Amino acid sequence: MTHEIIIAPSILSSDFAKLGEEVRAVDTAGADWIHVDVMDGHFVPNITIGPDVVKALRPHSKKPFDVHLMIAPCDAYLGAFAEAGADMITVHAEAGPHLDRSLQIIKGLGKRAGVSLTPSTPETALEYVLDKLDHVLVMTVNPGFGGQTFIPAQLHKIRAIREMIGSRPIRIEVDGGINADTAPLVVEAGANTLVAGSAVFKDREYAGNIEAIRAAALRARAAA
Ligand SMILES: O=C(CO)[C@@H](O)[C@H](O)COP(=O)(O)O
Ligand SMILES: [Fe+2]
Repeated sequence: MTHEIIIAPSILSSDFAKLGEEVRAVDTAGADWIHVDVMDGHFVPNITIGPDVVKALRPHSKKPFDVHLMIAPCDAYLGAFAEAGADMITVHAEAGPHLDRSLQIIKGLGKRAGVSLTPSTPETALEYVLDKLDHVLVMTVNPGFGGQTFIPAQLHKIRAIREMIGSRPIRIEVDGGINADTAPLVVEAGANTLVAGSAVFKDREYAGNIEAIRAAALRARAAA
């Protein structure tokens, strides 16, 4: 179903000293998916977690694990993340060298496949792989860190992607600077899956924070 609004808290903004507890907390607080940011210090200027951590977190929630790979090259690691418990695996169009092959591998592993676009990459990068996509992840900040400011120019790209995918059951996910103020903007543009890190983990009110983003998104969708 592509109609519902999905909220995916990014555990990048959680307390890494108690990751299992944090995953359980956002699960209980109403997260639909758990967004896991994997960074290699090469494709992006930060290093986070690998498949062993995903595997260790897997027993802490039954919610889908949405694994966002900010690594290049990625193909050699797709099997390890699938085995560790990823449900969705997203690779970057810019990570190269063979996006179509990466998507074929993900689908071959029986996982839902997505492509992410950094802010400077046009939507045309998706044109010849649409048939292999379960979701597109539009970065609304430059990848690498949580807590950055939303880039409004990406709204145009979201609209273009909405137009491009037509009736295909491909979700449009947005990631970066999403909160109760920016959620309505991206939903109005056509997004239906919202990643939020700092806006969820900013204080201990995870349920209230998730609900605020969801309510703002649903209001925008109802008004659209
Ligand atoms: O992929 C990334 C960053 O590269 C994201 O998933 C961030 O973790 C989102 O954090 P906020 O911008 O919501 O604080
Ligand atoms: Fe992410």
